[in-house]
Amino acid sequence: MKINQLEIKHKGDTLVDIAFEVKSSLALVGQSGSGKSLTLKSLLDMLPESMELNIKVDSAIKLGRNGDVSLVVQNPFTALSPLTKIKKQFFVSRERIEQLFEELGLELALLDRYPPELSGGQLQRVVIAIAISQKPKLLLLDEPTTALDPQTRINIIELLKELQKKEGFKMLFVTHDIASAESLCEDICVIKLGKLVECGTMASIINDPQNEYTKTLIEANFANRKYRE
Ligand SMILES: Nc1ncnc2c1ncn2[C@@H]1O[C@H](COP(=O)(O)OP(=O)(O)OP(=O)(O)O)[C@@H](O)[C@H]1O
Repeated sequence: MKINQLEIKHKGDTLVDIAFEVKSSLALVGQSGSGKSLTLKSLLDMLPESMELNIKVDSAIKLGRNGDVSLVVQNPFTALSPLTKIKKQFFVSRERIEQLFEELGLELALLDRYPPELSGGQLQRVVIAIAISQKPKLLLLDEPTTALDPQTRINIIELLKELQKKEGFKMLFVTHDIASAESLCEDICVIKLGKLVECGTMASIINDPQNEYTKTLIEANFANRKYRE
């Protein structure tokens, strides 16, 4: 899926002006306020009415709310309706739910529970199951592991890679965390203040960043990881 132009304006200011291609999995990495969430919202047709979108897409994937795109949000604790049993939050056949629960390593008994009765890792797997239940061609991931503990974060990333092989969707993963991006995605674009500073394969950018901002992001992320260890 190729986005030849994606420009978001608000009251005369250009908040985002980028172009990118999602071949198999692309990480869009940048600090807070760089335009990652707005980019995802624009692909789902969920921008605030006050914003203007100019988008040129070269793709068979249909974007928008009723398209072939699905979103996994940052916080699984608030993503689901707390007073509705898990099984009632799906809109696909029982057979498809059972297939997904098997693929995601979830026990079927969880279907009869309410969201507050699940752990963070279980909840995020349910949120992913719901997001891919209708077989999207593109899965948008908005920092899906930020609210989770480090081990659960690693498990979810590994699971997403397995699911991509089985279900065949493309992934666009937005994050400020280069380490997570590196584990999940083949390609990366670095975004700063709504503009791309560099794009390439993950290995080429991590091993040989050309831009000073990318170098700072990499150093900050990996120094932070060493510190945590
Ligand atoms: N509803 C809005 N009205 C006006 N400006 C907005 C609105 N939403 C976002 N912005 C601005 O657009 C820019 C990009 O915001 P965005 O939420 O996409 O950043 P982000 O990279 O996702 O940050 P974070 O990692 O903190 O979620 C910021 O300058 C932000 O202040």
